[in-house]
Amino acid sequence: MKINHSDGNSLQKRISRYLESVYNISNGPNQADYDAALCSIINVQYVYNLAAKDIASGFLNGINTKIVLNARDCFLLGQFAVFMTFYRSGMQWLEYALHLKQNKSDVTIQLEQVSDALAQAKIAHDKRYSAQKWDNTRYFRRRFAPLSEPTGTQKIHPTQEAILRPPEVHYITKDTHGICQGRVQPSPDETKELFCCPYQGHLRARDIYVGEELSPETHGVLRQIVERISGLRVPDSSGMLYDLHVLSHTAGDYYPAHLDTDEHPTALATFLIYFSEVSKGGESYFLDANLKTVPKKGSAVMTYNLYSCGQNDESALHGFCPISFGEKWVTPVWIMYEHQTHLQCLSEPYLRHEILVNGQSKYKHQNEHR
Ligand SMILES: O=C(O)CCC(=O)C(=O)O
Ligand SMILES: [Fe+2]
Repeated sequence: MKINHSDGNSLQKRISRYLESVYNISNGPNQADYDAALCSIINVQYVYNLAAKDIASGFLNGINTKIVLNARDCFLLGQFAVFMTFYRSGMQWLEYALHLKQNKSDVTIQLEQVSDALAQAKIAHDKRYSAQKWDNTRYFRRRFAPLSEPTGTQKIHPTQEAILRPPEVHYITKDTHGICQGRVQPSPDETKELFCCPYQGHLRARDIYVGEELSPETHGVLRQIVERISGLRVPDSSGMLYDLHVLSHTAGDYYPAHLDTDEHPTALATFLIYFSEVSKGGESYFLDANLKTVPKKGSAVMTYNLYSCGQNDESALHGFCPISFGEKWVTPVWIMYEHQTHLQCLSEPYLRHEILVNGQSKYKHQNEHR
């Protein structure tokens, strides 16, 4: 898909007008803005495992921001991290604030304030971790317990169910941070299940409305592209169950792992269209495939969320890594089960959909579960 940028200027003006209307910053930044910024920095630090001293010296995940933080900034970040119960990160920030005070004679904050906060952070940390090692597996097991089958699907015979139910998936062992940091890569077997499909379509930049419903013409173009590539049906804007929107995300934003079927239970597949590149971070990640996809303007990624019998496919678990620099513009298209009257509903559990690309069968999934 190609985006024609001849209308870039008017789009830019529209985006600015929209941002001004949403983020009325004439009286800002206010406390909520500061808190959101602190929260973003702590999250980015946590997921990418960054050292407080590097961020404070202006290095954020490999990018030189040229913004150097003073002792007071580090103190505020430390206090906020402790408030978020990220004690180790909080202690790092407070220790660095102390370092700036003692070694760089930074006068932006009182020494006692920093050392008191550090002592309190240490107490809170020890209290939290000294008692019994925290067992979070219970939380995750509940969070990712296999979802109940959607009503209306065929009842599976118990013995068949015992054989066919996939082995319990322990998402706790899935390393989101490792994927976001680029340490965890898909194995050759996982890679075999992925493929790219080039497609030339046209979408004019002026068609893209920001944060609003897409115009019927843009909707029509997107619909055509998605249908042509996937062989799945997207109704025209009047028949859509969910409006198409362009979403914008900025530094610090991220999306924790989720299944789209949590919110849209009959979203058979998701087609995610990227309208921008992100300077750093913001990749969509797919836990089961140990994969992250880098947003590229004019490209898209598609996953199935349901097996062909209508059951949830939990391997569709995904989210996006924190954006450490830049912006992300994206439109998710949820392809609903009820619109796919041309598809055969196969009653066999855990059978995946045949994947069609430009009308051609790419490969047929075996009835197996890794
Ligand atoms: O923007 C992304 O990479 C993921 C968005 C997403 O998962 C969603 O909108 O459901
Ligand atoms: Fe999603």
